[in-house]
Amino acid sequence: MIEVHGLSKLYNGVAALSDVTLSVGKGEFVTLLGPSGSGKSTLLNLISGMTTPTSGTILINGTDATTLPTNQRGLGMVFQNYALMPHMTVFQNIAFPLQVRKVGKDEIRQRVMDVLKLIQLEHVAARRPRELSGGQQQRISLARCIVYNPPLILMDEPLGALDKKLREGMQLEIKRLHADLGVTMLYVTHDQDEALTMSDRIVLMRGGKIEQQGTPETLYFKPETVFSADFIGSSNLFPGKLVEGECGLVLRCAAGTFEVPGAEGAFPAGSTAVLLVRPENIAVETPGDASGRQQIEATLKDTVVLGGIVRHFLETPAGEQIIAQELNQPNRSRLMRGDAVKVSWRVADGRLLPAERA
Ligand SMILES: Nc1ncnc2c1ncn2[C@@H]1O[C@H](COP(=O)(O)OP(=O)(O)OP(=O)(O)O)[C@@H](O)[C@H]1O
Repeated sequence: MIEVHGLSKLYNGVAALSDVTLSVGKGEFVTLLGPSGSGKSTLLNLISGMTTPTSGTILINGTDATTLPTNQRGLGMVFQNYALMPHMTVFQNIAFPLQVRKVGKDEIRQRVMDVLKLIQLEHVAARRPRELSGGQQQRISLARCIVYNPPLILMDEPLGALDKKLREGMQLEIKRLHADLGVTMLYVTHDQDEALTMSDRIVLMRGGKIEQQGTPETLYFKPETVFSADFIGSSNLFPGKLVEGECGLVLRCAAGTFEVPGAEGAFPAGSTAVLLVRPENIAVETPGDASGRQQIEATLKDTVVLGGIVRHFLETPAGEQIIAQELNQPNRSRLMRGDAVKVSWRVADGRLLPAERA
């Protein structure tokens, strides 16, 4: 549906986007994720035609769209500010794109009522936007986009203005609409949870380039860089140097010398690297069978209960911070702040990453 090749955008000689190549398949839900200023909106605006590229090409549905005006690209757009017309009713707002396309009156009535039903807001058809909640307004702007059946929908932080609960409800609603309509979605967010919830594929951006792309599972379980590991989910990162141990390479870090999985090959002895261990893989107090585990001493600094999850914040004697996470169970042992504990993880649950580029 979208093929972007070598796309760059310079503003006053500074690259907002650098040589990005990306394809999005028909019916896919792809999310552009990244910190503020990483180029997500620039890439979306180039695809929508609201900005022109400095170099590179954009194909949409097989047609070269690089210089096509927005209204000829066959796409719909939804933004954070709902951009509804305040003097028109909900019905008139949704009907508007159909009137512009010269659709007949009876068909307009039918299609508007169909989408209102789809988003479960038939009862507000006669109201004006100011008489609706933020969540309802966002659903109407979504309805105004899907009513003319664009094969591709671009969304830029559409849920940014909503509170957490509404946002989570809308995430599921957008997902449901995507599945029901079979439309291709390109979605921008800086919220990793939103990206993990909604996407078939996440494109993680950094400094105007694609850092890594893949399914939510791939980005979470197989990050390729420290940046990816740090941006998606929370992580324990131990930087160190690889040295020869008794049975292969080990990582010498401030917190200790750790066995690492699969260090040979990609990481030669003498190189610097970072060991990633996710908090849910770190146990406070080693389970009975300690074989295959890496264990270190630490002091408990704090424990936070987040409903069904418990997070422990710990510190090693070298001053490194460690986060461990477990399920909140009634019979879990209660630890006190200041307790000296042993934390451990299965060597196989560690992931060795290249040291971060300067
Ligand atoms: N019209 C513009 N003129 C000059 N610089 C711009 C313009 N638009 C964007 N930039 C710069 O390009 C870079 C990428 O911006 P972009 O808006 O694409 O980032 P983003 O990832 O969408 O960020 P956010 O999450 O904050 O919206 C930033 O450094 C920004 O300052």
